[in-house]
Amino acid sequence: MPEIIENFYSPIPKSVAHHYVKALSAPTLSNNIRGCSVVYGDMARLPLKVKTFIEESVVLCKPDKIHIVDGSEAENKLMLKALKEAGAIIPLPKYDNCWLARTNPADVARVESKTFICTENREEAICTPKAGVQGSLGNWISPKDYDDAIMKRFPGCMKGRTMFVVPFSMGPVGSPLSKIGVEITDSQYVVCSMKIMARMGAAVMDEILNKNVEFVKCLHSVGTPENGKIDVESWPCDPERVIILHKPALSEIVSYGSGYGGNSLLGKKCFALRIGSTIAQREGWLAEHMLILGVTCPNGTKKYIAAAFPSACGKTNLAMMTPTLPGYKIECVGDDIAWMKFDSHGQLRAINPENGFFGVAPGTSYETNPNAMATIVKDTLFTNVAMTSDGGVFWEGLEDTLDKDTKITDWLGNPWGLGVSKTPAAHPNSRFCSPAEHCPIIDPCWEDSEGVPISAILFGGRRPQGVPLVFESRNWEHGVFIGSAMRSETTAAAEFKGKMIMNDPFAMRPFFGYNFGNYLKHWLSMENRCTELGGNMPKIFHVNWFRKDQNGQFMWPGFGENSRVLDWISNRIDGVDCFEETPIGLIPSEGSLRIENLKSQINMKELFSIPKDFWLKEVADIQTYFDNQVGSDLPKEIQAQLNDLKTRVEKM
Ligand SMILES: Nc1nc2c(ncn2[C@@H]2O[C@H](COP(=O)(O)OP(=O)(O)OP(=O)(O)O)[C@@H](O)[C@H]2O)c(=O)[nH]1
Ligand SMILES: O=C([O-])CC(=O)C(=O)O
Ligand SMILES: [Mn+2]
Repeated sequence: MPEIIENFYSPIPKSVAHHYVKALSAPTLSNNIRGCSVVYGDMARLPLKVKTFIEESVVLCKPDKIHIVDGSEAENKLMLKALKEAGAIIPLPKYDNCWLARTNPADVARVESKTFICTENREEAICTPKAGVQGSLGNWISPKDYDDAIMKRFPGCMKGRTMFVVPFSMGPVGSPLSKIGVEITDSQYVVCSMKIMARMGAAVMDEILNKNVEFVKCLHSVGTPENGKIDVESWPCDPERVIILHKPALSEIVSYGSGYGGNSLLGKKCFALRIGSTIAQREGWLAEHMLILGVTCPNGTKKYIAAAFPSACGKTNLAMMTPTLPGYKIECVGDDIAWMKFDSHGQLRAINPENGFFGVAPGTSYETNPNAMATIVKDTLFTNVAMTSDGGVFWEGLEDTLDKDTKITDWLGNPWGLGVSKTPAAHPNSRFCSPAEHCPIIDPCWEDSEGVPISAILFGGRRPQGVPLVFESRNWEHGVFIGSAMRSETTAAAEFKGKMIMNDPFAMRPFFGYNFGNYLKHWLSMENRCTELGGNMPKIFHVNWFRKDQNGQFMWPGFGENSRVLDWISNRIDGVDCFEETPIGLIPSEGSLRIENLKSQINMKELFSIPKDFWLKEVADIQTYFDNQVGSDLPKEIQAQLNDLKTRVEKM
């Protein structure tokens, strides 16, 4: 056992310290890369490609030490201990192995404006907006600016820090649908979060070694401000110079300046969606911002449904729903990302490439999502939630759980009083990061390597006006159009200020890895692919839990009551004649949506009304959006769908 390990974390259990050495017949002593010592793990055991990636990163970032992550429990304990000692996480003794991290208040969400796709030609990465219009479907960066951006930020950025090497698999290790990445990071918070969010460690390194598979290179540093002054010691970052870079041609991700969620856990949005969507386009499958759930009907039949809602619009809640309709059962496969591929029979199959949930905390409660509440009391890393004096967590939506003696500390670390404080206790984008296996309704097939069969795809968003609770697309092409025309009220999951209705096609606006026009062509091409294999296409629906009445109140109770909508969708998948044609699609025919025993009176007429003036404006807005943002990249089939919708609405 090389003694250098001792001076990093001591004492260290022998069994953990040298996982890689164990498998070696002749351990080498060259645990040193370009003058930087490896304090955990063994270089000699690493695949050459990983070694090269580490060497390049060491030369660039100049860390003091290197730690090759093995993913063991004991290693994780040491990491959490070190984070606690550094004041970066606070234990939550009310639960089992749960922790709270408070970020720098300037680092609380994804930064879409600083997120770039790098390709030779701009048109590969993004659509060409109309002259004078600012594009909103991703940002392009040239190869030269990409290199410059790295050279302005990374040289020496890990001085005084340890560089962690995290091998991880998106999808179960060894599954034909899975893909591998290696994230190099100087954040222990990232390592601990990646342990929850992805399969990571020695088993993945073995996979790279034994199968010589390619991996996505992910380089991440929390950075240090140019003036060298770190604002919040326990959460170093460099908000001024944050940048998130993707180079699909090299399967490479480079992220600087933020420690937060989608900016730093590079397996998630950067890999599974942005790089993932480019791989999917090449290989003929779909990488989507979608939950996956299983729904079992009272007669025992089970179907799987995937659903795309923009960030903070209800994916986790739907994926873990407790149905109010008797005899129904919902099981969760995933809450954020789906990788979907047609099998040899033309059946669309989906895997959840993740291993955990990075869920929005506010609004999560025993009433709205008891399954999430049961998931997060063990092995969970919370970020920016409030804390209670008895060592628990608190956020908006949990008011009922407080007793009067409990004192609250808000997400910034200040005392907070219910009904007294004017600011929220938890940051609106505060999150829980929990292992999926702790979810009481995790689907028995959630790790099946061939994926689960998908019968329907749902699109949805926050639409306070005009958009009915549910409607079905007329066919696949119409469904793809519905996805392309999705709009939603902005939320706290990104850096936007204030509420406005924003286009968010396929809930993927911040996550496209390539030109949205080509993405649409790819979606349209799925129908041929499926038919050639002899399969049936999944049906496409649009749902809206967020319609409001004149008093600004939600018209539909949502959450578990959404099982009523799933019941109707399930009947439609079975071909039951329970629909009525409207200009925008098929809605439930009178009496076919089960509303018996709802706690409050619902104005069904209002909930399903399709106001002509609203839809005329909607059609015009979509046309403007396509003209301004997509231009000549828009497939003619999608324009034809919009024309047809316009004609139908005008005839109303
Ligand atoms: N009114 C209403 N609110 C809902 C419903 N479902 C979810 N919400 C609220 O929407 C917010 C976000 O919900 P999530 O399920 O965490 O959203 P998400 O799509 O998983 O978000 P990301 O993790 O950012 O991708 C929470 O405040 C929920 O309480 C619903 O059916 N009705
Ligand atoms: O990426 C993140 O930080 C969290 C998330 O799931 C989203 O915003 O959709
Ligand atoms: Mn998400």
